[in-house]
Amino acid sequence: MSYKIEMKDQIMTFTIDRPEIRNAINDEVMVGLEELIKKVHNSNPRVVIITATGSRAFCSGGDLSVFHELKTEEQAYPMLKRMSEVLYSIKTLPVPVVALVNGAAVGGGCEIATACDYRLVWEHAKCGFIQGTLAMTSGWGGATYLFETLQHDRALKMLSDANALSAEQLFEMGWATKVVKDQADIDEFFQTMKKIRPEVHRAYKEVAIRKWRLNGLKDRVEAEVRRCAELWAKDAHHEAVNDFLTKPKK
Ligand SMILES: CC[C@@H](C(=O)O)C(=O)SCCNC(=O)CCNC(=O)[C@H](O)C(C)(C)COP(=O)(O)OP(=O)(O)OC[C@H]1O[C@@H](n2cnc3c(N)ncnc32)[C@H](O)[C@@H]1OP(=O)(O)O
Repeated sequence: MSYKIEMKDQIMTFTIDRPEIRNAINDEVMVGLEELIKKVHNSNPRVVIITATGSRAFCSGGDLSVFHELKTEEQAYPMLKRMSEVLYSIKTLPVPVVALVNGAAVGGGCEIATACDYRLVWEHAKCGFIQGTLAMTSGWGGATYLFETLQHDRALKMLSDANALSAEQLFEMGWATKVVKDQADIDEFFQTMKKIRPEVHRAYKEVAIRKWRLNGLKDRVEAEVRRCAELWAKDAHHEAVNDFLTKPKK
């Protein structure tokens, strides 16, 4: 199984469990995230955590060993669309969602973390929208969410530079909610959250969701997905993915 869903003390935790491939997203993890969304609506946790196994990676994005088989715009679009719907559902969950970024979050991994309400980033983790190095853009809605999260110039620069940034840099620019160095730092975040009743957290989340519904977030995500699918089909993208998959082993 590529993922785990656990509920403890009213906290529902989703753990991507593919450390050998740096927790890349395949079909099974997508199924797991869809299951998570249903469970949250049915069982009413206080808070949701998304994290991953190991300390090397939170998520390295889409599993390129699987997705490189998608060559055309028509082939790429359904995968991008499906995952964009998963992330939109996560973004609009009625409870706070925390990305516990245990290691690198790149490409689609950075999109998943950006779709969450809070990002607790371990001090060694490097994160970035590195899709530009693959001659394409984000395709799961992450750029749309980044422009909702950061000041315009910082979002545009993070996307266009296409490199991975340190936890300290991510905190300074406003992407990381908190840089964590041990379990006590994580516990402190949740203890503070617990002091306030869950219905208050939910009510503030409703305010954010109302804004996103009014400002057409869903349509903007769809436009991002369509544009990514166009770039996906270009030779430059396929060549860059091929270079990644055939790079010499370390
Ligand atoms: C598809 C959607 C699209 C989007 O909308 O955003 C994307 O997500 S595009 C995918 C973007 N991701 C990448 O380009 C992968 C980048 N990966 C890395 O930069 C690094 O792997 C890492 C995450 C920084 C971790 O580095 P490190 O700890 O040094 O591990 P390795 O690089 O040696 O990787 C170990 C192993 O895992 C394989 N791997 C890593 N990421 C992926 C991936 N996304 N898809 C498939 N395989 C991946 C890597 O090839 C190594 O394999 P082996 O050499 O066979 O051990």
